[in-house]
Parts: sequence; C-alpha cells; structure tokens
Amino acid sequence: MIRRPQWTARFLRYGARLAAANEALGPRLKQAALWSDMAWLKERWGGPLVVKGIATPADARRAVDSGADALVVSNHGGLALDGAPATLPVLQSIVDAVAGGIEVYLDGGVRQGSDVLRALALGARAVMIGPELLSLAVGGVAGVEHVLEMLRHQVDIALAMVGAQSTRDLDASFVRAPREWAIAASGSYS
Ligand SMILES: Cc1cc2nc3c(=O)[nH]c(=O)nc-3n(C[C@H](O)[C@H](O)[C@H](O)COP(=O)(O)O)c2cc1C
Repeated sequence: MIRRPQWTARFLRYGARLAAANEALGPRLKQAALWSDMAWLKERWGGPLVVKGIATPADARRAVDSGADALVVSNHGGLALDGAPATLPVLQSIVDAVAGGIEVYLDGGVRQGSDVLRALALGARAVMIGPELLSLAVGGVAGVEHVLEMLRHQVDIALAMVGAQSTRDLDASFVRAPREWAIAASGSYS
C-alpha cells in the first residue's frame, strides 16, 4: 500500500482535534443530567421545568413521568449528534405520546412563517428559534424585533394562503407529510 504523506498528516491533525474535543467534552458529558436528576432539579428550581432535546415518543413519556411541565422537541440544531432526526417529522408522534398532558414546543429548522404553521398544525403549542436571533449581534434589539415582525408577517401570509383565519383553525390535515416522516417517527432512523 502506498502511504500518502498528506493523508497521514491530515489524519494526525484530525486525531489531535478529536482528542482535544474529548478532553473538553468528556468531563461535561460525565456530569450530564440524567432522568433521575429531574426530581432534584424540580425541588431546587421550584418553577416550571421545561425539558429540551426530546426526539422520541418514549423519551416524551419519560419526561412526563419525571415531572416535566413542558417539553421541547429538539435536536439542538444538529449541533450535538449527527444522525439525530429532524424535529418536524417526529413532532406528531411525540404530541400523541403525551396526549395533552403537558405542552410540547418545537425547536429546530424554523426559518419562516410556514415552518411555524406546520409545527402548530402538528400539535406544537409554540416554536423556538435560534440562529435568527443572532440578529441580536448584528442589529441589537431592533434586529430581533425586525426578525420577529418578519416572522409574524410571514405567518399571516401563510395563514391566508391555506385559507385559515387563525392558527387555531390548523390541524394535521394542513400538512402534507412525506413517507419518510413515518419512518422518522417510528424511530428507525440511524
Ligand atoms: C450560537 C448557538 C448557540 C447555542 N447554544 C446552545 C446551548 O448552549 N444549549 C442548547 O441546548 N442549545 C444551544 N443551541 C441550539 C439552539 O438552542 C437550538 O436548539 C437550535 O439552534 C435550533 O435549531 P436550528 O438551528 O435548526 O433552528 C445553540 C444554537 C446556536 C446557533
């Protein structure tokens, strides 16, 4: 086999980066919260506890059983684990799993008004947005207000386009779900 020096150098650099990431993340992951920490958290916090990062119906039920007051269907913007499912396809199965017991919010991939409507139609009580609010760094409070106003305007337009007067008129029949969504919701993604 011919060893290519530039590849070897690249692997070594990659290996060094991986080791650095392990060193930085390792201790934090060891201290990561467990389901069994929920009671401890609830007692000390005293306020409503919202659990973020739910991606399966089983974990949604676990969150309810552990005393969550609401949950956020989220893959943390794909920043934590590649291969985590997109959030919209798994939303409805999670809403069904908690059966109205607690509120469900959707996070991830919300970029425009129609994304907000899709999430609400599939049972989310609200959505969360991340990168859009980086406009805070660019335009300060006015930048954030501008982004929120833009989203609100897009929501109004999308509502008119689907012939609904209010988000309360929406249900799952407003969303055309590709077949892949059923696969994602069944948890058989990898
Ligand atoms: C700059 C930045 C920092 C973030 N930091 C955190 C964090 O500390 N904890 C966390 O749970 N999620 C964090 N997130 C993820 C967001 O809270 C949110 O889950 C994600 O941006 C939503 O996905 P999207 O990027 O597709 O909208 C961060 C996102 C961004 C863009």
